Amino acid sequence: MSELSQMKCEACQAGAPQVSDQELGQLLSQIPDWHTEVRDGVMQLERVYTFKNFKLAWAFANKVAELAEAEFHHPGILLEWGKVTVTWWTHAISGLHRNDFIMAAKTDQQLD
Ligand SMILES: C[C@H](O)[C@H](O)[C@H]1CNC2=NC(N)=NC(=O)C2=N1
Repeated sequence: MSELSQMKCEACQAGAPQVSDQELGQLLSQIPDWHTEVRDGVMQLERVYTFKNFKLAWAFANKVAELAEAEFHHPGILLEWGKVTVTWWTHAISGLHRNDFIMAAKTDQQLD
């Protein structure tokens, strides 16, 4: 269980700094199953989870949605048959904040 998953998101508003290149490397090393994507110039964290069927994927997606609401930090969630793609980034800063890495680690915990 990574220490990131034990952390709480901090309030983040426009103007907060995005993670630096050095922080990015250090934080990514703590969530090895995740990768970065850049969409419309916005860097995001992404992981694809696979399941035996739609119902299991749906149940996982629901747990991620509950987690997001509890932390008031929300991902993109694509629900497909046997697959859930979760994408984290911080809308307010159009990029990656430490919160996104915390939430990625907490997302992995929803598999347990
Ligand atoms: C109004 C604004 O959307 C809210 O303050 C919260 C809600 N959830 C959020 N989720 C994410 N990923 N980024 C945000 O900037 C964000 N802001």
